[in-house]
Amino acid sequence: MDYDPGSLSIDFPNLPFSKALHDAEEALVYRHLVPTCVWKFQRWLGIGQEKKHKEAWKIIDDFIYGCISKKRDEMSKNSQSKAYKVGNELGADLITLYMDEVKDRKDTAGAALSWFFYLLSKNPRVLSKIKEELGTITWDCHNISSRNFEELSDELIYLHAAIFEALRLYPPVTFNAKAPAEVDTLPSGHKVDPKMQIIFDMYAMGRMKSIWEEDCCDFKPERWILETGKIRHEPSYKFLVFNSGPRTCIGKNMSLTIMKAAIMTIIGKYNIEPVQGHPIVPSQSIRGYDL
Ligand code: HEM
Repeated sequence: MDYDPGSLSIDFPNLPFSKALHDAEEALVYRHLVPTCVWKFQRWLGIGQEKKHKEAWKIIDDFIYGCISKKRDEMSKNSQSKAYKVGNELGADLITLYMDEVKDRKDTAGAALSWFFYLLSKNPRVLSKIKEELGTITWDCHNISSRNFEELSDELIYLHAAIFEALRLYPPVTFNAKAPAEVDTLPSGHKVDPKMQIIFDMYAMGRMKSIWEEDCCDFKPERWILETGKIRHEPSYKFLVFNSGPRTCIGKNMSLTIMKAAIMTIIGKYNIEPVQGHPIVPSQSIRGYDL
């Protein structure tokens, strides 16, 4: 948003916008859990989760409108509005991209990174293997533009495998729903029709022995590496984290590049430890994390 709310300050300030995002997501998940008439009735009465949703929505709108006005002012002051085009230093923020009508970017890579570092803190063996791999390539963690991260992908097999493994256990999009275009029969024999919503749960699928073998709950990047040392390609309908078919995530490669750049930079400079005693549990949210 080209705006720093200071959420990483040492005293973890209470940010209304951040809380509102969380509340709105919780209310949206709730709509999937109860019959439609229940949440619609709650909305009509202005009670329960729907009340929370309405209040949160207002806070989010006010915040975003503030950011848009600020950005519009900056843009109009800048006589060369072309300077705000995507990729330009001045316009390299999400709000400009949205205002440029490039939509559908999400906070997914951030959620994935949070869980990735959490898993590393619990699995020092994996952390040291990543560090070992990083030691085999030439790059400068104080100057991330020193290497082309896309090119680096072929050299960083273990890091790539560790990211996929974290995404398997903690998918940023935890569940999804689709409706058939017409009456059909699934391979399982279930009859489906366009009025139905078929919900598939990537979080659960990542932890199913029938899909990922007995050790499915272990964080084991090795499962993604073939004996030849290359990455094992799993079918997208098995690893649904980026969806499958024509609506597959178009940001998949970009997000992997972003994550690699962030991980390499952070690991190169810092030791990450979880705060002792801090409860870390997934929450019912669209982003699927609550650290
Ligand atoms: C770890 C990071 C990410 C994950 C797990 C992820 C996951 C997904 C999933 C599951 C969908 C399908 C949604 C649906 O159809 O129901 C999707 C769609 C999409 N993603 Fe991502 N995404 C990630 C990062 C990104 C990034 C960084 C971008 C933008 C640069 C992006 C852009 C999009 C777009 C535009 C679509 C819509 C594609 C379409 O419907 O044709 N994603 N993503």
